[in-house]
Amino acid sequence: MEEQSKSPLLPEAFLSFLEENGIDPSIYTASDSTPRYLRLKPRSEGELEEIEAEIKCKLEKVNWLPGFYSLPPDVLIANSKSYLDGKIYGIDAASGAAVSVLKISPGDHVLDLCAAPGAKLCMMLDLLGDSGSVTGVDVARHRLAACRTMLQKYSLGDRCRLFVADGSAFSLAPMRVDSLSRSCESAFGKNDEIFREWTSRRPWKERKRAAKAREAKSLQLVSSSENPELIFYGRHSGVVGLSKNELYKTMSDLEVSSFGYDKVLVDAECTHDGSVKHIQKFENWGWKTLQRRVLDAERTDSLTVLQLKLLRNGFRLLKVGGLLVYSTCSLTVAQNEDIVEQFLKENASAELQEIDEAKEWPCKSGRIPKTLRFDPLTSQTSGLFVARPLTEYRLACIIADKRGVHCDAERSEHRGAGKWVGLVVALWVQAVCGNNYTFANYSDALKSLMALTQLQLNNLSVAKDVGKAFGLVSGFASDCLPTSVLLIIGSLEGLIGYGAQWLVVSQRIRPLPYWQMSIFLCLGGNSTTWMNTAVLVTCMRNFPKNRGPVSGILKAYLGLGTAIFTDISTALFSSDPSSLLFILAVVPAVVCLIAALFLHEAPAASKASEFQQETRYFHIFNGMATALAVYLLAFDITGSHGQLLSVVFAVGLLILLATPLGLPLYSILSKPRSGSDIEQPMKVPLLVNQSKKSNTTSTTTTGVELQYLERKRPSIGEDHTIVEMIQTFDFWILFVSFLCGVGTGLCVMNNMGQMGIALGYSDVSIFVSLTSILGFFGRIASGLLSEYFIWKFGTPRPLWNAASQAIMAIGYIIMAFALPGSLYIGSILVGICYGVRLTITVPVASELFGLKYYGILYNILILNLPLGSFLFSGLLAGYLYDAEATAVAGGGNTCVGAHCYCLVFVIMAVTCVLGLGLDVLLGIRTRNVYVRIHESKRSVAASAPDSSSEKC
Ligand SMILES: C[S@@+](CC[C@H](N)C(=O)[O-])C[C@H]1O[C@@H](n2cnc3c(N)ncnc32)[C@H](O)[C@@H]1O
Repeated sequence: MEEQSKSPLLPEAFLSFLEENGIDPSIYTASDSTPRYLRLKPRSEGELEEIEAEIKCKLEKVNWLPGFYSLPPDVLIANSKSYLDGKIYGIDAASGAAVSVLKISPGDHVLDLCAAPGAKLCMMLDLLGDSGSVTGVDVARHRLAACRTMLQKYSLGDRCRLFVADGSAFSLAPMRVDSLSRSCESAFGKNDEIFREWTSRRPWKERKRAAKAREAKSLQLVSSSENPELIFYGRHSGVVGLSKNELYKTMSDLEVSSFGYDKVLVDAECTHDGSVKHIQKFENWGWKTLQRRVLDAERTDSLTVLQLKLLRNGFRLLKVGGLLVYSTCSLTVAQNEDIVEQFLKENASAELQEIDEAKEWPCKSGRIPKTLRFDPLTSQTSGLFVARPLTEYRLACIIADKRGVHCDAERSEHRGAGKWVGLVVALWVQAVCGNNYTFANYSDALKSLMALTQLQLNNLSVAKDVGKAFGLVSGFASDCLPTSVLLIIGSLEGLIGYGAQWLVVSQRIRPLPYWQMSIFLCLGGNSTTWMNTAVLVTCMRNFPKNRGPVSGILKAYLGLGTAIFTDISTALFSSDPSSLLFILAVVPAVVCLIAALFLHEAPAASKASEFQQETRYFHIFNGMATALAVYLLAFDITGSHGQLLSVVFAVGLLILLATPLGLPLYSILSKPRSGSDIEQPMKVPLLVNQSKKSNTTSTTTTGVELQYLERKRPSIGEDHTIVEMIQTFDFWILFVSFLCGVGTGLCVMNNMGQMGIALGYSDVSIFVSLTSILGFFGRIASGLLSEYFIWKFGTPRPLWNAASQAIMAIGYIIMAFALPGSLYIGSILVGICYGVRLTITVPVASELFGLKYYGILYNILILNLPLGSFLFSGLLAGYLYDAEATAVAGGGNTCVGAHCYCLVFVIMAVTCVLGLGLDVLLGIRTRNVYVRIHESKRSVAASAPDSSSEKC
């Protein structure tokens, strides 16, 4: 029921309290003339006349606050049909002003830290539209339950979560689609309890459990040490489909800067002395209680401590560039300006922002500039009319803008630089992973030392690739272990695997039995899966909006690695296989240990300008990598070099490898951006649809507890667990087409030594280098071009794989006929296409099946390397070559002539045509995913400050 306004006689103690705070007592006696306010539900404006007829009163538009109307204080509307139907809200205009300065726009993730009973929360949700989320937190369960009822009445809960929690300790992230929470178990999607759509209809067991829990909590308030209790979540709040672990994952301060809330309201608990209605109630409660409830210094002291804590925590959860509003319904300086002043002293990165729109508002400035005070006399704002009245005069309405100026800007610049240092060491790790493709450079030494047939030698090379089959272990570990541990494991394994081969080839030990040698080759192969996984997963997560370029540059260095090792070995050790094996064992171990120190997960770009800067940096990295590739190529095609020139070459190579470090160094040394050009964060995630979506209808509910159910199958483009992924047709298309491409490519690379001999070349190092270097260009170009074409036309990325298969087929046909120079043409085409295949498949897998369990998903696809190597190199080429070869004295066999590999090439060309068909099919099936990514990229570009200059 509404209460009639009264003009109380104020007690002496209260009058002196008002005087101390410089407050005019007449505000408490002038309330009879103070109007009431209501807000119309958006799109109800058309029904204004109807509403006026129902409440029998003309509503006056509040010109300074959209959607708000005033009405005389004595009009009763709580029983009107419009109110009961949820077309109007009772909310004071000053409260509305506090929300409006938050500038909520669609896509924002908003935190309301003292949310109950929820008048402002409802306004936030109305402003939010159909993207983003609002998280309401309140310590009082019963008040928050009322808030939930209000959400249901106004049908506003869809994007809302409500937590009973202490706002000064609350630490949960908003449910952003690109925030990555991981758990080893959930990758398999098995033992997760998954939040299903919220409903009050709970099983009997659960109701009993909830009742018990309530009984155990004799107090209605939660303590700060308790876990937040989720009492409501909407269909699109980001909760449906999550596991409990994922929901309750707290944010580190570093994560907050990117994944924190865009807007935070701290509508702090206070003495309510600014509420006329509240003060009037003391006429009934007895003025004596006013002393205890309002005037008591002790209460005020503990409140101010709480207010400061709430403000600190609200600010902590705000992302860089976000906005925070602090407001109270107290008139005292202690609870307003003093709190803000204290807070600003502690937080150099917080800055009060001018509230420009307030120039037109009926309010005064607070005691410190850029704060606002609404008081009844000035603003004519007044109390609410709902059953749970909380008349609020927002007396200090303060915006803190977490803008990254001064020290924060520098910190974020340095953090950004750290991410780029991480990328540079990742490039080095990828280059040393090239050790896995150098088998042809020392396979002859192994063959003769161990007296092997070609089939045995080929199977030894398969053993190296079988090591990659255990990449699943590293993929699984990547979801639980930090990047550094993965790198250390990889470095140790590589040291052992290649170290043993070095001992044999350098004849420091006698040749090991075949099976033992196979194990060491297997270890060497497996070591690269740890390195690859660590690097790829971390970098894809650090640069999720540049997946093509990141995959391109990483795979490009991987390709160059073979040439780097080969050329260094040629320049410094005259292609001595034992020296090559020594550096293959030691250098990767050292590089991985360095990377373990510098490569970590870091927040992804969250602003359009950061995204553009990322793209620029990738272009520069690509330029540097190209210079490196040209340098290696020049060394390869200039024939033999003297000792001095070789040493100069090696030094130049090291310098070129170190050059990318200049970019992060530059970003550290260059001046941080001024605070004035701060822009809003990007609103559009790269994969708009990677969040879970439910396809069932909503239920109107009033219950309290949660329910769990089996997670619904994600659609393509969303995060998949392993089980979910392997149940999709698209996965198998990608898997088989990948097998066709990499399997045949590996066959050529593994057999290059014998293919060269068959065609009359005694030294195949030029072909190995050509494959590697041209592969480099295939990787860089396909990463960039595929990204560009998605941005420009929404071209499905798998079509690039289709193109590579077509070219590969042509290359194999040319090699089958052994035309003059065919090995040159073949190694170039195979190099390029193998590079494209590797580079494109990495982002495709993440775009179709998500980044959440990417380590494992990637390693499942990578199973194709050993499988392809076994099928095409071990079986196909091995058998067909041995069938054509003749035995040589002392064991082994050899084959010279075009016929040795002719049939092998023909079969591989047919395989590539099959792969081509599969890739086209995948491109067609996934075109909608790429249209969405295309639209998202265009929106990001449009939101950038210099969007006039169109950039990918
Ligand atoms: C001024 S009211 C909020 C009004 C609300 N924003 C609205 O517009 O309806 C203050 C709220 O803070 C809550 N509160 C008090 N201490 C809290 C704490 N430590 N954490 C979270 N909420 C708290 C109270 O339960 C109360 O509901």
